[in-house]
Amino acid sequence: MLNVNIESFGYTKETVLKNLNFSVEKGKHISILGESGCGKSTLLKIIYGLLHVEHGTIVWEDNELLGPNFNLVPGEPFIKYLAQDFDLMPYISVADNIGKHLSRRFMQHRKERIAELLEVVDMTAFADIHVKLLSGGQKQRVALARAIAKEPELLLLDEPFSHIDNFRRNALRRNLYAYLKKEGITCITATHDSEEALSFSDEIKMMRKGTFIQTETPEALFQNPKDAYVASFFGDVNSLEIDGKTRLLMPHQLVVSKDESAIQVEVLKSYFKGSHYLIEALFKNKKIYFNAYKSFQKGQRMYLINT
Ligand SMILES: Nc1ncnc2c1ncn2[C@@H]1O[C@H](COP(=O)(O)OP(=O)(O)OP(=O)(O)O)[C@@H](O)[C@H]1O
Repeated sequence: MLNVNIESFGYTKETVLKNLNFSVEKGKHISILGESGCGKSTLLKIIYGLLHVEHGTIVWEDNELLGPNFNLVPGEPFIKYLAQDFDLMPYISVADNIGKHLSRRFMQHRKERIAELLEVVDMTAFADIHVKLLSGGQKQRVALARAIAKEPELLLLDEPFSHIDNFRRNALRRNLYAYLKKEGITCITATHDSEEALSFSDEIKMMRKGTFIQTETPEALFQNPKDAYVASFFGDVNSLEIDGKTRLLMPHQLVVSKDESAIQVEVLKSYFKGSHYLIEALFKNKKIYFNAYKSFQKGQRMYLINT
C-alpha cells in the first residue's frame, strides 16, 4: 500500500501541490487526470523521490520514503518512473536499452525477458535497431518496456502514450495494463487523456491547481461529475436549466423525441464522429450538444429528452 500525505509543495514560494492525502492499494491502477500544468508530474516526481517534500510524507508498505535529501541516488529501487522525456541511450540497440537494468549473469534468461518485453510493446521487429533511428512513438514504447523490465512494485507513468499514434495506442494500452494487472504491479498514470483514464483505471483522481477535486471509479466520475469543469474532460458538456435546477448533461444523455413538451432546439451543425453524429444546436440562445445516429440540416427544429 502507498500512502501519500502532502500538505504543500512548491519549487519556489508559489504553492504547486496542496492537501494531497491518499492511498493506493497494491495492484491497483490509479489515473491522475488534469490539465497541463496542474501538478501531475510534480506529484509523481515526489513519490519517486526526485523532489524533497518539506511538509508531507510518502510511505510504502509501512516504510517512509525519505526522498532525495536522504538518498545518495535519487529514486527508490522498487519504483520505476517513466518521465515524459524517456531518457534512452541513443547509440545502442532497442534490445540493449530494454535490458539495461537486467543482470548479464543469466544471459539466456535476460534474452528471454527482453523478447517478452519487446512483444508487450510490439517492438520485436526493431530489437537490433539503434534507438537513435526510431520515431518518437517507437522510443516511447522502448521506454515503457524498459520501465517494466525489472518488474517494479510501483510504476509511475507520466503521459505514457502521448507520442504513440491512435492506430497502435489502443492495442498497446490493453497489452500493457493487462500485463501490469497480471503481474500485480501497482500503477499511477498521469494523463490528460480522459479516454485512457476511463478505460484503464480502477480509480480516477481529478486534479486541478495542485489538489484533487474529485476521486471516483471511472463509471461514477463519468456519470456524476461534480461540476462543469470535471464534466468537460469527458466531452462537450451541457449546463441546462430544467425545472428551475441547473443540470449537467453529456451529449449521450439527450435524445431526439416526438414529445412536444420536451426541450425544443434548433440545429446549427452536425459533426460526423464515426459511430454517430454530434449535433450542435441552439436552446434558449445557448449552444447545446447531443448525439444522434444521423445528421440534421441547419435550421431543423426538434425535441430532446433527457435519457
Ligand atoms: N523545475 C521547476 N521549477 C519551477 N517550477 C516548476 C518546475 N517544474 C514544474 N514547475 C511548475 O509547477 C507547476 C506544475 O507543473 P507539472 O509539470 O507538475 O504539471 P503537469 O500537470 O505535469 O503538466 P504537464 O501535463 O504539462 O506535464 C507548473 O506551474 C510548472 O510551471
